[in-house]
Amino acid sequence: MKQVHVAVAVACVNQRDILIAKRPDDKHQGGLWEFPGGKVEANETVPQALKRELDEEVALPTSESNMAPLLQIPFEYPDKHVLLDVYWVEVGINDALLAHGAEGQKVRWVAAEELARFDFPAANAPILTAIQQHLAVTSS
Ligand SMILES: Nc1nc2c([nH]c(=O)n2[C@H]2C[C@H](O)[C@@H](COP(=O)(O)OP(=O)(O)OP(=O)(O)O)O2)c(=O)[nH]1
Ligand SMILES: [Mg+2]
Repeated sequence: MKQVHVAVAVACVNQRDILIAKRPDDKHQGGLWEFPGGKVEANETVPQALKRELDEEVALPTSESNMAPLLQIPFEYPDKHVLLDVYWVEVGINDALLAHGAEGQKVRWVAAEELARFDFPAANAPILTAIQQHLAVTSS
């Protein structure tokens, strides 16, 4: 099965709150919460894909200079193989206020330590750990 390259954003404001969105019921892994992002298109870098997806999906303005690679997760769902290319995205408070579900989906800013209360796709487990580690390192 072909592997789909997916750009995923851990968009963080105030060293604390992380943006999550609800996947539409009719999509792959539908009904679960996700970190915003989507497929990397041909001729696109991951930061370029993130900037585009964050604008299209959640109306969040971002700059590539505020993005840094966090981790990569290859994962094989029975029906789809993905490579999640996860980036940390620093967001300013004024930009954060603009975020909303531009495709009609629910979005929420959630304190990092509350993320475990939400249901994410199985591939996402290492992302939650990486977020806690990143915040522990950058706040010390
Ligand atoms: N964006 C995102 N995708 C995730 C996460 N976890 C996870 O397994 N995925 C999977 C689900 C999908 O199979 C794939 C992302 O595809 P997508 O449907 O968001 O792609 P897209 O935004 O380009 O949308 P479309 O072209 O399918 O309409 O990655 C996550 O946290 N965020
Ligand atoms: Mg998407």
